Amino acid sequence: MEKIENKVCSIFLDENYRSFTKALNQVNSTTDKNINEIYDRVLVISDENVYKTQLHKFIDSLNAKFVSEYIVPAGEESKCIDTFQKVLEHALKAGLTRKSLIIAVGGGVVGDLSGYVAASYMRGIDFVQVPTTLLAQVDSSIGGKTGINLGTYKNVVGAFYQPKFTFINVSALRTLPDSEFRNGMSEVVKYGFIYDYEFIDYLLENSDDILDKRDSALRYIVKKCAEIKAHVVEVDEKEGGLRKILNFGHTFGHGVEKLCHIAHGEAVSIGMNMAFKLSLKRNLINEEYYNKFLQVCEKFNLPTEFEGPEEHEVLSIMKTDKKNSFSKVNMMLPVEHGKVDLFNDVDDETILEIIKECKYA
Ligand SMILES: O=C(O)C(=O)C[C@@H](O)[C@H](O)[C@H](O)COP(=O)(O)O
Repeated sequence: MEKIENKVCSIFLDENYRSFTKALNQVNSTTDKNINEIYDRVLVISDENVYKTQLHKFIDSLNAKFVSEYIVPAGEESKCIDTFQKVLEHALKAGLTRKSLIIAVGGGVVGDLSGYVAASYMRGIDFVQVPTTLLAQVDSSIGGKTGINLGTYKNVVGAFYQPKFTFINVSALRTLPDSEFRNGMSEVVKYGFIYDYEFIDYLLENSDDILDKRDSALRYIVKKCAEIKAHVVEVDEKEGGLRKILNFGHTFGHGVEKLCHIAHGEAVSIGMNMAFKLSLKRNLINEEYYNKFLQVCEKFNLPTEFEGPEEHEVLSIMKTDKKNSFSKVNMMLPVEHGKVDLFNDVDDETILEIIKECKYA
C-alpha cells in the first residue's frame, strides 16, 4: 500500500481492498482495531453498477457488524435534493450517530452525494471515499468538494468537507466500461495542461498500455494525478487561488454537460477545447500547442465538439458558475505549456462565437 499525505489529504493506493482496515487504523492512530471498535455504525453508499461489480468485495474486506447499505440509481440524476433527503432519512433510521462512519464506494456522483450527506448529518460525521472509477480516483474523491445539483445547475449546493481519507483500489478500474474509462481520461489529460506538461508526453507515449488498462500504467497515472491534486488542495483548500486551475474546461463544460446530456468527462474535453480556441484567438498560445491538445484527445477518443443546444443557452449556464463574480464569466485559459490562468474580461459575444465554433457543423 502506498500513501500520499499532506496537511489536508490522506490518500492510500493499493490493488485490492484488503488493506482498507490498515489504512483506517493509520489515520485513527490505532493498531489492529476492527472498524466497529472505531465507529458504532457504518453506512456504505454506492450505486447499482458498483453494487454488481465491486461492492461485495469491499464489504467482505470490511469485516464489520453494523453495516447498512444505501444503493442509489447509477447516474448524475442521483446527485439531487430528493436522493440527498432519502439517504439522510436512511441514516437516521439505521441509527447513525456522531460516532458513525459513511463510506462512499463508487464514482463522482456517489462521492459528491455521500460527502454532502456526511457534511450535513448531525452537523458532520466522518466519511471515507473509496473511488471505483478513473474520474473519481484521479479527481473527485480528493479535495473535499461535496455537493448536489439543482436542476441543470451543477454542484450549486454543497460544502467543502474533507474525507478522513481516500482509499484507491486501482484494480477496480479493470471492470470499468470503456466509456467510463474515457470519461476519467479527460480529467487525467487536464492535469498535463494545467500543471505538468511532461505528463502529456507520458500519456501519448504510453497510450497503448493505458488503453489496455495495464496495471503499471494505471497505477502511474492515478498516482501522478492524485499527487498533483493533493498538492493543489493543500496549497489552496477552499479555492481562493491556485485550486481554480482544476476548473480548466469546467466553466464551458458545465454549460454543455446538462444541456447535451453527456458525461462529465466528455463535457470537460469539449470545455477544454473551447478554452484552447479562446487562447488561440487571443494569441496566448500557438497552433502547435493547440494541436498537441487535439492529438491527445484523438488518442484517447475524447470529444471536442458538441451538438444540440443554442449558444445562448450554453452561455446562460456558464453564467451560473461559482467562480463568476460581478456579472463576469471567469475562466481558465491555457497561457503556456502546462499552465493556465484566470481571465474575467472575455465579452459575451466572443464566448458565443467560441461556443459556435465547437458545435458540430
Ligand atoms: O476539486 C476541484 O477543485 C475541481 O474543480 C475539480 C473538478 O474537476 C470537479 O469537476 C469539480 O467538481 C468541479 O467543481 P465546481 O466547483 O465547478 O463544481
